Amino acid sequence: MANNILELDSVTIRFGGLTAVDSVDMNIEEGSIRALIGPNGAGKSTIFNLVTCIYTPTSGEIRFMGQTINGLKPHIITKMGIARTFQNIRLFGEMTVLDNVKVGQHCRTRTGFLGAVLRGPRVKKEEAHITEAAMAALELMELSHKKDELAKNLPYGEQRRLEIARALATEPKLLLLDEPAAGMNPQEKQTLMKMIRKIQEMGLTIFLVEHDMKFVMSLSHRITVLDYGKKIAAGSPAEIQRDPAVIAAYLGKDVV
Ligand SMILES: Nc1ncnc2c1ncn2[C@@H]1O[C@H](COP(=O)(O)OP(=O)(O)OP(=O)(O)O)[C@@H](O)[C@H]1O
Repeated sequence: MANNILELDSVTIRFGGLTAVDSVDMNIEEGSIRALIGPNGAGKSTIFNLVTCIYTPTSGEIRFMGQTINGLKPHIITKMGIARTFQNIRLFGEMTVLDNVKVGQHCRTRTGFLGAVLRGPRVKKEEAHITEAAMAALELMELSHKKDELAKNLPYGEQRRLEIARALATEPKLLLLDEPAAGMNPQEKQTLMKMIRKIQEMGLTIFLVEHDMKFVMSLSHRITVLDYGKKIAAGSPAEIQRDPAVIAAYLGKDVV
């Protein structure tokens, strides 16, 4: 039987009177690409915030590699192997591409502040590993030749890839991508799709929220659909495209 890397059991979160996520069950198979789709306000980002422990569920359970993660701190989640990118670009424009990736790796350093000041052999070893992991992540996203450029000088598509590189450098097992293709032109989307496939083939599990249906349908193994916080469908891209509940939720807009 396939291993589930992430399991949501009847997960609910309420904000005052609003149930943003309502009794959602979801199992994500290790090594797969899963998309989460649904109309605006359906609860997609809230699920990402629940999985990365920015929010704690009102009820229900979230398990990562069999371990309950409800209520843990976000930096612990990163250490356990979950990384994410955000809807809007969060780069340090005045820093180099390489440094932008390295700042994401603080969670991995074991020597504390004093260690960093004293710069003992352990710190030097850790620094070498950080640079190595950052360069490997840049390589994967085909940005290593730009490591010394300022992040703000990269074209938009490359800035988005840089954010993925930063997440990858934390050496995750599960990578959450929040609207990775937003604002990209068709060529940039093609390149991104190729890279996401490459990352998945290396063994990572990908969980993505995306509005571009063509992108979702050609990339995902399975798709979960939310509407008003509730899961209304789950299945392969072909199943989702012909699901009446999904078509109704999108009010006749093409789900293709
Ligand atoms: N911290 C919060 N406090 C109050 N309401 C919230 C909070 N976070 C999310 N919500 C509400 O929960 C609902 C789901 O929002 P969410 O951002 O998860 O939707 P989404 O599916 O990601 O939408 P979009 O596609 O527009 O990004 C919305 O009604 C939103 O206003």
